[in-house]
Amino acid sequence: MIGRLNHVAIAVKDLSAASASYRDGLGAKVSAPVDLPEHGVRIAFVELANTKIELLQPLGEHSPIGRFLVKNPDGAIHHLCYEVEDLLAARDRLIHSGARILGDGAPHIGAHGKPVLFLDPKSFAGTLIELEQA
Ligand SMILES: CC[C@H](C(=O)O)C(=O)SCCNC(=O)CCNC(=O)[C@H](O)C(C)(C)COP(=O)(O)OP(=O)(O)OC[C@H]1O[C@@H](n2cnc3c(N)ncnc32)[C@H](O)[C@@H]1OP(=O)(O)O
Ligand SMILES: [Co+2]
Repeated sequence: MIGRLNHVAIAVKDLSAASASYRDGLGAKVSAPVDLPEHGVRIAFVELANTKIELLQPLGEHSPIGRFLVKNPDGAIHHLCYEVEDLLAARDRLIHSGARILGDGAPHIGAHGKPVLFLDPKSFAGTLIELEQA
């Protein structure tokens, strides 16, 4: 069911500093920051040959990244995003197999303008998974 690894997300306190360390330290191409207030994040993408790194800084008081950084103050890997050909079919199959979909279970538009869903880390070895419509 799952296809390409779309991105690995890293929660950071300071997006400018994290972007600079990838750009200047590792010589990577890093996109300009974008605010996604509906998701409580400010993001930038590091472009790699085979996938992307999504740098996530909290935006707003109720950001899920803010809560995560309280427990991981130096920053940490936050989630993996896999592409699926049919997001609704994937969701229904996961529910049937006993996995829990986070939130209201309905897809929301993510950073690439495509529908996404998040899966409960407790269903997948303690790893938060984002599924994105390919
Ligand atoms: C969509 C736009 C963009 C894109 O790529 O397109 C993004 O990726 S935005 C990313 C930000 N959005 C989200 O993360 C949405 C999904 N996340 C959530 O709904 C919450 O963060 C949730 C439910 C995973 C955690 O809820 P909460 O913040 O209330 O966490 P708690 O501190 O109460 O923790 C509960 C429990 O979950 C464990 N936890 C929390 N975050 C993670 C994580 N990233 N990976 C693995 N486990 C996580 C936490 O340790 C607690 O465990 P427990 O054993 O109960 O103590
Ligand atoms: Co993501």
